[in-house]
Amino acid sequence: MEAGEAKSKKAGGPRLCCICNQRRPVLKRPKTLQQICRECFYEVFEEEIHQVIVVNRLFKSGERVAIGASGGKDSTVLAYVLSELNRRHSYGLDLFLLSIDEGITGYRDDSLETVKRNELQYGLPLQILSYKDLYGWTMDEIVKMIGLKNNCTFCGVFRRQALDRGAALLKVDKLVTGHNADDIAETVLLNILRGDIARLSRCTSITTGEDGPIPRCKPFKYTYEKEIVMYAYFKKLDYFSTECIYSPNAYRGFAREFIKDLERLRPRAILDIIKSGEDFRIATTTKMPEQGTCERCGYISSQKWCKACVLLEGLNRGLPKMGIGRARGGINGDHTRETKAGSKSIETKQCGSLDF
Ligand SMILES: Nc1ncnc2c1ncn2[C@@H]1O[C@H](COP(=O)(O)OP(=O)(O)OP(=O)(O)O)[C@@H](O)[C@H]1O
Repeated sequence: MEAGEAKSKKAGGPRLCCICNQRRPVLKRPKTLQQICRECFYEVFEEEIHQVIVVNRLFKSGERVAIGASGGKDSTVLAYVLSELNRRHSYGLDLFLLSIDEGITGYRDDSLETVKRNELQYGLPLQILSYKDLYGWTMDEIVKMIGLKNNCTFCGVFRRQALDRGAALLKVDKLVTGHNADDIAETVLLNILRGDIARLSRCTSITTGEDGPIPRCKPFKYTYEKEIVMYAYFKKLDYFSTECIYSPNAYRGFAREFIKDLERLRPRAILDIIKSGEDFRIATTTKMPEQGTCERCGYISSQKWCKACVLLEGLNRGLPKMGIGRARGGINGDHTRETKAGSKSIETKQCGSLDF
């Protein structure tokens, strides 16, 4: 027991925040179970993110950085905290909001309204790109054609590329996303469950895509989802909290619930799963996919055509299942360069991509 806490208990006084020993605690910190006051919570929450940014050298002064902004809690808190830290610690970054409109009526149209308000609230310029403009299809139209079963594959592949295209348009040096510690632990587990060694080896990296068009960073890699929600709640941030109407995702949902159960028993479990993923090493004899460019659109790809082009071709030819499943025959034919370790195509990849 801390000295201040002991004193206040002995004196029969109220319990005090176990960090400052001055104010009344208003919350139990999910990561450490400490009883702390609101001011100390803000301080530790923001300071931990600042340390992650500094220790991992995520940014250089003068860089232009796009924040992938969906209007949800994670990216809204990221936009808020990053602009605060940028000012407070003089990072010297030029920040932008980048939103992808997947064309999901009743979901993304509403969340984009939130991002438009965030643009004004945080004073960050906003760029919106839509699937309709980029690919000629909205997700509503895609779901009408293919149904609910594989729609997350289309959405995830298109979003990944759309974010890169938006980043290129904004001429930014980096793209940051709101993926949090729970998301990463969940992805480590899913990659283990699928035996996807290639993705397992890279899903815990805080920066990815350094060899691609634009590096992506995850400043919330060690930030717990529960703390993000608490921070947004106490700070009264304006965010959109509805789940996507097209994403049932039973398998990912199961992994998510499993992690939440573990967290209830031992909060450190999330960090330990991430650590297991980080310490995982692939044997040097394992052949990994060779990175090249798509013959059709020039986007980064380990096959003849990138996944977005294959999926799009299927949609346009009225054969939407063409790009779903293992890439054998078809457009990428035998030219597919698969890893010996069994890196699968993205047939089973679901919303909240396994590649960050
Ligand atoms: N439509 C989008 N436009 C821009 N960025 C997006 C979009 N969808 C997702 N992202 C980025 O990818 C991150 C992870 O997305 P995911 O769909 O897993 O959302 P999430 O965990 O619900 O996050 P959020 O609360 O920010 O919506 C988001 O935090 C955001 O940075």
